[in-house]
Amino acid sequence: MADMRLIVAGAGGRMGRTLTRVISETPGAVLVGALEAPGSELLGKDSGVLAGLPANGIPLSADLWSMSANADGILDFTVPAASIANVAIAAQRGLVHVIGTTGMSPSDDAVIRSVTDRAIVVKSGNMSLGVNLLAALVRRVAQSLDQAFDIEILEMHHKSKIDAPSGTALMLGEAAAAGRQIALAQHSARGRDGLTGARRAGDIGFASLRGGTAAGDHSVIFAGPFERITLSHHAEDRALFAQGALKAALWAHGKKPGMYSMTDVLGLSE
Ligand SMILES: NC(=O)C1=CN([C@@H]2O[C@H](COP(=O)(O)OP(=O)(O)OC[C@H]3O[C@@H](n4cnc5c(N)ncnc54)[C@H](OP(=O)(O)O)[C@@H]3O)[C@@H](O)[C@H]2O)C=CC1
Ligand SMILES: O=C(O)C1=N[C@H](C(=O)O)C[C@H](O)C1
Repeated sequence: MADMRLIVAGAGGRMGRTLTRVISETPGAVLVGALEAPGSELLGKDSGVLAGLPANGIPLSADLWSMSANADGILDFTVPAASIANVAIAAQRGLVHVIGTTGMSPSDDAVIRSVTDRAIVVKSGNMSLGVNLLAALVRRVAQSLDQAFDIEILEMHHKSKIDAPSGTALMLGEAAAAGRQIALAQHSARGRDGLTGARRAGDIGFASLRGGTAAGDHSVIFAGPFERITLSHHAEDRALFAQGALKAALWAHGKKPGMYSMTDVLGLSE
């Protein structure tokens, strides 16, 4: 089978540069386009050089429509507005669209779902095997423990991250809520500050730390009477997420249009 022809969206960003490097190391995948924001000072620069590789002759461009004419998929780690614009083009072209972008609103998610009759979307707040396994464990533990155990989710990321709680923290919150058979939206405690009053029974709490170069740490704490259970994941390098995204793209190539998750890619569905 021919190599899967991939576009990296956000090619000048932290994940974009990592994806360019990981694609160059992966048999069965080839980079054919590097998308950046209109007006970016990186437009025209060589994507290989930006990724710390020899020049690859693929300059950063803001024209997804043109570059996608000869592509099979897009790996998209950008910002919500960009991913929403990109998914419309992915749908028109019938491409695989792997979306790692976090900080999406419910209405952003609805826009993405609305085009999955044509686009093949794999979307996840975290593309690593470890976090997706952790989510399955969290669901299982939340199912086993009653409300005497309070659930708190703690995450830490590098100082440049712009959204909070992280997409992964929200994914772990959804897993805990599913285990408890409650709706996260109605049982979520975010951003405690000041005279908050005592903790509301049944809530799932979130706390976000930012600093340094942390690639992504997540802990789910089940705090009960006289004991605590903590389930944690620590990402040591963002190549982990890039490898997961690439695995998702190769898995989705040739699948029917629809909305898929890393649970599907990794075969973790129950
Ligand atoms: N699901 C997962 O496993 C992971 C998800 N992420 C998520 O990926 C996203 C990106 O993270 P990160 O790489 O650290 O962030 P960066 O800010 O380093 O990169 C984002 C890039 O997207 C570019 N961009 C903005 N608008 C557009 C546009 N319209 N078209 C094309 N490119 C655009 C930015 O350009 P400019 O700077 O000029 O605005 C920037 O280069 C975040 O939402 C993050 O949470 C990150 C790691 C793993
Ligand atoms: O912005 C990041 O860096 C990361 N974002 C994702 C998230 O919001 O959970 C995944 C990972 O933790 C790194």
